[in-house]
Amino acid sequence: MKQSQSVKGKNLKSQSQQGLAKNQSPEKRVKQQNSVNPQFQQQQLQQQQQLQYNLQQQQQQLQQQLSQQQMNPQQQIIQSQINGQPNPYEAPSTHYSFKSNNNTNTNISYEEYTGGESVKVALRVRPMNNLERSRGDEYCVKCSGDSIQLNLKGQQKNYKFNYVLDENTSQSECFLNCNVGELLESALDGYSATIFAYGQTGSGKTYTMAGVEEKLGREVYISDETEGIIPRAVRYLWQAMAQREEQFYVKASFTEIYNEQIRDLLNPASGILHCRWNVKNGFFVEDLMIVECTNVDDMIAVLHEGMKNRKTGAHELNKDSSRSHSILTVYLISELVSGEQTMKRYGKLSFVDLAGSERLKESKSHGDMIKETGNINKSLFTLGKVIQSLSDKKAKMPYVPYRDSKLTMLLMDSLGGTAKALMIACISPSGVYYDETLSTMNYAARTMNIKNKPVVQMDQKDQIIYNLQREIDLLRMENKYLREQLQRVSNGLPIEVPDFLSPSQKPKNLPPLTKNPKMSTSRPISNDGQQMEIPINKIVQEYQFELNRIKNENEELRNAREVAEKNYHVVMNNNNALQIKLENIERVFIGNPANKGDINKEKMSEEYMASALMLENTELKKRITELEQKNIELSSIIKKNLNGATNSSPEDLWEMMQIKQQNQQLQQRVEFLQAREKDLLNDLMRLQKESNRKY
Ligand SMILES: Nc1ncnc2c1ncn2[C@@H]1O[C@H](COP(=O)(O)OP(=O)(O)OP(=O)(O)O)[C@@H](O)[C@H]1O
Repeated sequence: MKQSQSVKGKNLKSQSQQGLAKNQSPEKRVKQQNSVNPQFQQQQLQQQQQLQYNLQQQQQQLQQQLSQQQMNPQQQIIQSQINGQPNPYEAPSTHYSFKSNNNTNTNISYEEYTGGESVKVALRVRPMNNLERSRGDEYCVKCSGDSIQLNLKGQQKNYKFNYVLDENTSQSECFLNCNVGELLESALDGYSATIFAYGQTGSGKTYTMAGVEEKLGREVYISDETEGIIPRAVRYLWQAMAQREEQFYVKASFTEIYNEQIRDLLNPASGILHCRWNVKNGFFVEDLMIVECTNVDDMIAVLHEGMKNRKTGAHELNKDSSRSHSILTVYLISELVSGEQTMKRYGKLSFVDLAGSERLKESKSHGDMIKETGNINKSLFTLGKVIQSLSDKKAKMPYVPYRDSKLTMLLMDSLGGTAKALMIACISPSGVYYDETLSTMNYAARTMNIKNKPVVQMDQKDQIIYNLQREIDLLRMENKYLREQLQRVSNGLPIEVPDFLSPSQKPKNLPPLTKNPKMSTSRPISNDGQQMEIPINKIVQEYQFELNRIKNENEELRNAREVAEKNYHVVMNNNNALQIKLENIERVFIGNPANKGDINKEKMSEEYMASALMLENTELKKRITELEQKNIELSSIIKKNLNGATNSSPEDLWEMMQIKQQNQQLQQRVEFLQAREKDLLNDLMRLQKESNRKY
């Protein structure tokens, strides 16, 4: 791979400059006209002055626009707050109402309050494959414009997406129809943009993102119509960079998440890498190889290398690539020199090929496989939870569990962050996969509700503050959630919920680098009553301080939750043991455990049991009377026999002995039955007492 060299763009004039040139031409024309008539000259002069005035006005407007464009978004937001103007990054609104700082009610919509741009979603149907055709699978989808109908056995479901691509859509049409070019232009303008493919195994994610996997992994890569979004994007980027004035530096990295472990696909020898957080980058992969690319071939080489290593790694780990998530990141750093000033922008493009979204129950679920599918699903499951929380329009400050998986930590900026995002949901048209397709469509439909707030990444200081602010917000939400969880778990359990909100530790109002109007009150007021600017270093310090405080709180809460969970398990185990004991007792004394919990049935069961016992009692009494009767008879026979014993034959004696033995046994039996009768009577009395107490 070649070493870094910048890619220089052609010196084309920007549109605004071209516009100015056009505006100047009439002025020049007027100057050049030199009439002899003084009246005409006077008219000309007036016209010229008017034109000059108009031009000055236009220039002023343009300069204002230009300086506004040069202000970074955070500064624009602050400026608009100072000027009492609407936030330039918020959408127009109609229906949400909240109290602003100056205590006046402002009617704005929730959309406006949260602002942002929806994540775009494309749904792509791949053609049926040979197996599906040979089985004669039924088609379960019908595309029409931006709508798609899912049909099976009379059931119908209709969906609308930003883009719907049927099975006849070629790779180039996919690139064009999903407006990938627009996203790439945004990345060149300094935005972060993410394209991610979602869907069950074999639904066409890799084909859509990269192309035919086998071709990309070959030693010699030959470009053809089957190539996917990434190689097309690479070519597009270099063409677009050549058209721009700025100087671009392009870098790339390629990572894989498998089993919740991150690997570097450009440097597999580095082993398992860690996901870290810092103020400069937010979440990032530590020690990741980032390669500088100077031309299309370098970039294609990165793609090829990554795909090859993904395959080799898969072989060594006894898996296939469909069980891992891969992220190719392209960093686009641009520099525009204007006079003495250099404007830097940090655009970023992420191409994400997710693991197959099939559910755990369909995976082989034993041994390591459970851990693996669990972890793959942990990332996808967490992604689902993140999408669910972010798309919940009712929740104003939802807890978004980004930190629960590596994938969501690394995609944090693309979902609900400052990036622009496109999701391509891939499906098979076969009715055999109806359930998976339905699940993918629901997932995709939910994703369309997510709003991002794209921001141009210009000044690294702003990025630092943004990262700090986002981390603080996330941790605050997480802490609130943890505290609620703890409170719930601790109900009835001896768990101490840490008291973080003692007066000295109340969350601080941070300086206003956010659209959140609640925060702008913390700006200091100068003697003349104006709100003062706070030095950036001081702001960073305050944010860092608050972040550390919340992090400590988070750690303590997590520890407390761990203790609570352990206690909870102990209590649950005890509960289970007690439950089993109770069921056994009930089985003996109350009857059928199925009646448990139903008061009527329990009462009936007890009454039934009592009458059954009484019946048994009567039976026993009858039996005892019979036995006693028999006993008396036997005793008289014995007596009679004993009286005439002198004449008795040996047989008579033998019979007599036998009868005596029987008599003894009967006496024992009577004693036993009498004892049993006593027990039963006791039971009966206890039951009756219990029954009286209960009802
Ligand atoms: N739109 C399409 N047109 C033609 N062939 C396609 C299309 N989509 C997918 N295929 C083919 O279907 C097969 C499976 O596609 P692919 O490997 O992209 O699926 P996947 O979703 O990435 O699966 P996995 O999750 O296992 O990685 C491949 O042979 C691919 O070439």
